[in-house]
Amino acid sequence: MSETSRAGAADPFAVVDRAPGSAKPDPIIVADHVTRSFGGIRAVDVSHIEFQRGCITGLIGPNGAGKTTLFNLLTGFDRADSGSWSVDGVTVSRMPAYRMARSGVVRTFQLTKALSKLTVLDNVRLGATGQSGERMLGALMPWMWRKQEAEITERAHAMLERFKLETKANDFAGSLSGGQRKLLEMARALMVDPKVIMLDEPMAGVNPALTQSLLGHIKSLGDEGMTVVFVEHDMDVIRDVSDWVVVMAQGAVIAEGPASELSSNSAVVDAYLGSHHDKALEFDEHGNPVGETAEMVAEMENEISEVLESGGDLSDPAAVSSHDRQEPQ
Ligand SMILES: Nc1ncnc2c1ncn2[C@@H]1O[C@H](COP(=O)(O)OP(=O)(O)OP(=O)(O)O)[C@@H](O)[C@H]1O
Repeated sequence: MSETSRAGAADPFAVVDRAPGSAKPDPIIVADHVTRSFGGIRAVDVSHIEFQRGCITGLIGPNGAGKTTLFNLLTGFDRADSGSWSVDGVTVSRMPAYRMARSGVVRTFQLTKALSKLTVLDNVRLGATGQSGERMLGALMPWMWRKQEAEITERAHAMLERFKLETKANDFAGSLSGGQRKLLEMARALMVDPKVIMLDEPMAGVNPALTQSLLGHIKSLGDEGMTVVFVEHDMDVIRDVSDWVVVMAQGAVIAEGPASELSSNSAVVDAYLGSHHDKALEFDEHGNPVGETAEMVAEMENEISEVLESGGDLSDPAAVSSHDRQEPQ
């Protein structure tokens, strides 16, 4: 999305700083000072982040960078140690997941959570908001409940049509392939008619036959104006789908920008190839690398570009470079 947005309007990111935590013209989620530690590990330490409404944001970073933990916090599946965040200007920090869903923010999981002993249709129906709360009401007014049930079932069938799972409606979810379960998760998440959908590695474990279909569904969500945030390691996918990319490392946001600009971002290079810095680095008085350091930076940038161009996986620094890495002396 270089010059125009999905809806054909001017690119909302044209004026956005290529910097961590940069302000967006129309943010739907804004988070401040979000931290979460596990024992001595600071898994998330994000001072500020904004997600632009109606756009597809890719979240990347090396393994253990804190991407999944940030998803868990923002969607109410884990509790932050500190911090606050809002959706559409309404503070939602510390809401449990079901209330986050009602506030319009839903997520899918890296490892799918379909209930394998329930049918595909029932899994999707379960995604509908308010089911459990309204059951009590339903016990008092069964005719109202039945009406709601019928509506939910109708919507669930429509969702299964959309994701081409209708023929599987009465099969157990446990019989679906990995890719079909990812589709089922998306269908279920969409039952609450969310404003924001957060997808944690939607392509992981999906066979090539379904990859294009999943990609198409993600793009369609963006085209329909939904805000999509997704974690992905495959740079081909990131480049193909994302309007904007946020890079995390060691719990923090270290870079933001369009996918095309990331390979020349030194913070990103650093994050993925940190062990190069076991060497003594030399800089001139303006902070520019000189001598061997300059050569090393140029080499690293080439390596990153090569990996990006070949659609490689940047989650594993070893995949990027092996010949020039030194163990600490
Ligand atoms: N429940 C937990 N208990 C202990 N440590 C955890 C827990 N969840 C995450 N961590 C740690 O927090 C850090 C961030 O993990 P997280 O899964 O958020 O990273 P990630 O960027 O999603 O990684 P990946 O790309 O491998 O999925 C890691 O060091 C991880 O080991």
